Order: sequence, then structure tokens, then C-alpha cells
Amino acid sequence: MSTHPATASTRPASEDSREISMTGIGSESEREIPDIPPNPVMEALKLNVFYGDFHAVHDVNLSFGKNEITALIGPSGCGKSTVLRCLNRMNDLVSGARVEGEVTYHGQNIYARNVDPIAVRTQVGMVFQKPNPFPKSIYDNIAYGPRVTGMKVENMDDLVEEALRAAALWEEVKDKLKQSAYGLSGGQQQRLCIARTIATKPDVILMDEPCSALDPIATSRIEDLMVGLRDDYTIIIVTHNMQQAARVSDRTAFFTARPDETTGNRTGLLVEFDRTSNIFANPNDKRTEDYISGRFG
Ligand SMILES: Nc1ncnc2c1ncn2[C@@H]1O[C@H](COP(=O)(O)OP(=O)(O)OP(=O)(O)O)[C@@H](O)[C@H]1O
Repeated sequence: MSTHPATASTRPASEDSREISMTGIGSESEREIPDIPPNPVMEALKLNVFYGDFHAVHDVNLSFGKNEITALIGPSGCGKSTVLRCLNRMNDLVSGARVEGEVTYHGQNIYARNVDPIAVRTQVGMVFQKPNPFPKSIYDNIAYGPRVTGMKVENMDDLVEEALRAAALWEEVKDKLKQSAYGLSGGQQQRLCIARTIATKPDVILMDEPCSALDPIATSRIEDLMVGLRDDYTIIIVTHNMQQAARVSDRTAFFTARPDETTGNRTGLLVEFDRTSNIFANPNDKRTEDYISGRFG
């Protein structure tokens, strides 16, 4: 079991495919993935999360390499979204949530007393499951973040265009920037939300099931976008869609939930963290194999 990158497997990917087709693993086939995440931008160290008395996540160690896409997968309730929300302190906004352990950003613990959570969220942006544009124009959706964070912007028009281009939306909206964002399709709204996140120039983008509300064509566009954005950002995605994890991610973390014998409460834990090709073709842990082959979860 490799629950920490330091112990990540170095085995070559097996050629036999289980339910997930290895031909779908585009990310790694195009480039070398080092054994251990290079220049980790973020790390979770002995991360434990509680909601009141409920122990939701137990002792998670993860490392997120620069310009990599990491997928968090596992059955419902295993704590994927909880872990993701810890990475930019979104759990601070959940009443009763308590975080133990450390989450580092370039080596600095983001839960240290002197750290401003708003500053964390500027560096570590988030895209949610359901597209959630503001009730504003397309232009103002993008300009909003830079304005409220007081970012120094020489030319807002240029920044809006740059963000929309980066999110592969510019060509579709350049003639209607002043129109309401609500007039866009679901897939366009999600790309707008990605553009809105990019506009404040984060380092890391967290995505919590960003395609679950989208049709297959819109999903495919977002997946292409993620792979394109990887050159400039570190991306961490929660997905229920294993094909999606296999298609876009460089590394995958598989979580499960372990029921407490007395209370029956199910605490999430990390089972295995490895290159995506290893997780899907040659997992170390039987629980991973059972999950990805559809025998469990
Ligand atoms: N705000 C909250 N208050 C109390 N418990 C919560 C809260 N949010 C999540 N939980 C619980 O924490 C556990 C982990 O939830 P989480 O949403 O992180 O899991 P998940 O793996 O992302 O699930 P899913 O795939 O269904 O979205 C679950 O038992 C859930 O019920």
C-alpha cells in the first residue's frame, strides 16, 4: 500500500486492462510522471477532519505535484470533498468542522494562526459541482474577483479576455460580454466559473466534481480544458467518474470509508495514492482493485 508519495510504487503499468480502458489514460501516455510528485505545491500531513464528534477523515497524507492533475476518487461518503475543502480552508465555513494535522502550501501550514484564509483562497481557487455564476454580466463575473481582492490590474479588458481565452470560452462569448452569465449553457457557465477562478491568478485549482451536472460533450470540453490548464496550474479534482480520473489525471488517490464497530460511523481514509496508470491497471490494494473493477462502491 502506498499511502504517501514517498512510498509510491515504481512498477510499470500492467498491460492488462480491467474495466477502465488503459487507452483512455491520456495524461501519462503523453509525458513522464516521476515516482514522487515533483516540487509539491501542497501537502496534507496527518490530516484529520471532524464534524462535531463525527470523525469524517482519518490521517490522510498526500502530496500534490506542481503542474500535475491529481484525482481523488472513492465511494460516496469517504471524505473526498472534505479533504478537497481542507486544501483552501473552505471547511472553515462549515459550522462544527474541525481540522487536525497540517496542510502546507509551498511548505507553509495554511492552518497556522497568522494565515489569512482569504489569502489562501486567492492562491488556491475552487470550482464547484454546479456551475454557479454570479447574477452579473459575463464580463463582471470575471472582473469581480480581481476587483474585490484589490488585485493590481493594468487593463481589465485584457485580463477578462485572457481568462476567457484560458478557459476556452472567449470565441463563444466575445460579442456578448455585457450579457447575463445566466444566458450561457451549463457547460459554458462551468467554463465561465473556471475563467473566474483563473482571473485572480491562483496557483492551484480545486475542482469538486466539475462535470457532474454536464452532458458528455460539455464534459469532454472541460476535460480538455483541464489538461490544457495543467501547464500553468496544479489541479486537484474530486470525481465519481473513474473514466474521467483515468483520462485526465496524472495521479490518483483512492479513498474508502471504514465503519466504526461500535457506532457504525464511517470514517474516510486514504487507501492508495499512486500514478493513475498504476491505480487503474495494477493497484497495490485489493480494496482499490475491487472498487475500480466495480465489485464494490
Ligand atoms: N457539513 C457537514 N456536517 C456533518 N457531516 C458532514 C458534513 N459534510 C460532510 N459530512 C460527512 O462527512 C463524510 C464525508 O463526506 P464528504 O462529502 O467529504 O464525502 P465524499 O466522499 O465527497 O462523498 P460524495 O462522493 O457522496 O460527495 C460523510 O459521512 C458526510 O456525511
